[in-house]
Amino acid sequence: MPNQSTFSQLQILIEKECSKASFACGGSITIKEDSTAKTKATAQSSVPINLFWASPKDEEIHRLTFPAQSTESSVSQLANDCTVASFGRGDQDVVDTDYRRAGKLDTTHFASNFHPTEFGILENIEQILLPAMGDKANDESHSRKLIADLYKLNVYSEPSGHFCNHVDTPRDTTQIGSLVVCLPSKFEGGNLLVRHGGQEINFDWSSKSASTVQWAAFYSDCEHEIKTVTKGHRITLTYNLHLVDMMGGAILSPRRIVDPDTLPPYKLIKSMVGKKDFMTEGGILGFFCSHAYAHTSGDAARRLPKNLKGADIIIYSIFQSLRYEVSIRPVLDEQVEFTYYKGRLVDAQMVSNMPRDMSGANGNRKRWENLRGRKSTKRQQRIADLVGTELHKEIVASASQVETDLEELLMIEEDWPNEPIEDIHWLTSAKHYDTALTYTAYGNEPSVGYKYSYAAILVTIPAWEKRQRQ
Ligand SMILES: O=C(O)CCC(=O)C(=O)O
Ligand SMILES: [Fe+2]
Repeated sequence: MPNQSTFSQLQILIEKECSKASFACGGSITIKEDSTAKTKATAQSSVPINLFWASPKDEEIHRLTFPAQSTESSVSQLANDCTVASFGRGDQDVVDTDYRRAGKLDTTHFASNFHPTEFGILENIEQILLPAMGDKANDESHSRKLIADLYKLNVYSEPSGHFCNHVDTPRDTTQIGSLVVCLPSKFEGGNLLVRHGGQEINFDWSSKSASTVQWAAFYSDCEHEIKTVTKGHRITLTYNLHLVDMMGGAILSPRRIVDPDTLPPYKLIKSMVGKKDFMTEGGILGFFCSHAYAHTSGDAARRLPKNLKGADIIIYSIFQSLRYEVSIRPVLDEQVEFTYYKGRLVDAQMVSNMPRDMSGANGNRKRWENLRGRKSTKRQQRIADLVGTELHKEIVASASQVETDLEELLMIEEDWPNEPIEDIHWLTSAKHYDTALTYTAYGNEPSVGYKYSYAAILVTIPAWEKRQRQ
């Protein structure tokens, strides 16, 4: 058995915190130095970025190309051309360099060829941040999209550029968050700390600052601060993120550019699987998806996992980045108790209407124990989840007779490709079911029956011995 306390820690995190915890995310884009390349940009790389600005002093135009050397004269020119950045205090705009020491340019005075939409950044932010927003963003009858509205260019310079803890002032009711894009130029310090509901994410961009575009997005109600820049210049573009109504459906993006280690539960999960007493012998962790995906429709296998949202994409991508086997599978809403006798299946009982919600989980566990506890020296009783081998369209079947549980199980075996898996450690409750199988039976009494499934993320955790070597 896995260690119960780490287990319940994860259970609490996933169930209560995970979707709430998706308050921020970030990623990076490398610069392709080869300017002869035909394609302008890919999801993970960009051509060098040009920034043009008009000096507010004399309106003279300058250009800077990133990655930039922090010693370049154009970098100091840019820093010098900035005016002192103010910030909102109450309903006033104030300058107080103890609180914020930074330079800024307004959008009237600069332009660049960097556009966050080119790298799928907005789609990724939508996938991670919008689902946790509840109905405001998830009303299916509206197709809501994020747009990024360029707001300022900021320069935080050595030895004392910083911004103390604050919450951004939304400029209107459609603004839901902020996006910060850090242009490549070497600096030290300048960590961006983002806090929400007692959790904190530390975006430490210094080590890759010389060569990589790094970005972070967070909800408007997050407190955040920028630690002192001790060396170089930290040059950023900030955008206001607005949620707007769109005509037409959302376009699915196959691109994944979020770094899973910027996601809030990453640390806990990583340290948990790093412990010997957590699932020492290995096993399977199960997470019922917390959002609805119509997982038994014809295009489900094409849409998932890339279309996962909120807590689901967080769990999927974290375990995938830790290189464990992760899959999305349909799981029947009933478990099966098998009885083996002399190595043969002699009886099977559907354990119907199992309360799959976590409030009933302990009840489930008890029931399992009771079933197992019915000691029998000759007969072996086992309980398993019926897990579909893959996502596919709902199946319509007919069978000669489906009157007993065993007949029902044989029918499922025949028509709904699955493998029974014992001892899945379920960590979330089942919420959204779809029809998996419709069958007509021509027995004494012709009848029509239905079987339902839930989409679940299954993660194979190798035994400790093996995990150590990975
Ligand atoms: O540069 C950053 O990381 C954040 C900037 C910021 O908080 C702001 O401009 O309000
Ligand atoms: Fe801010």
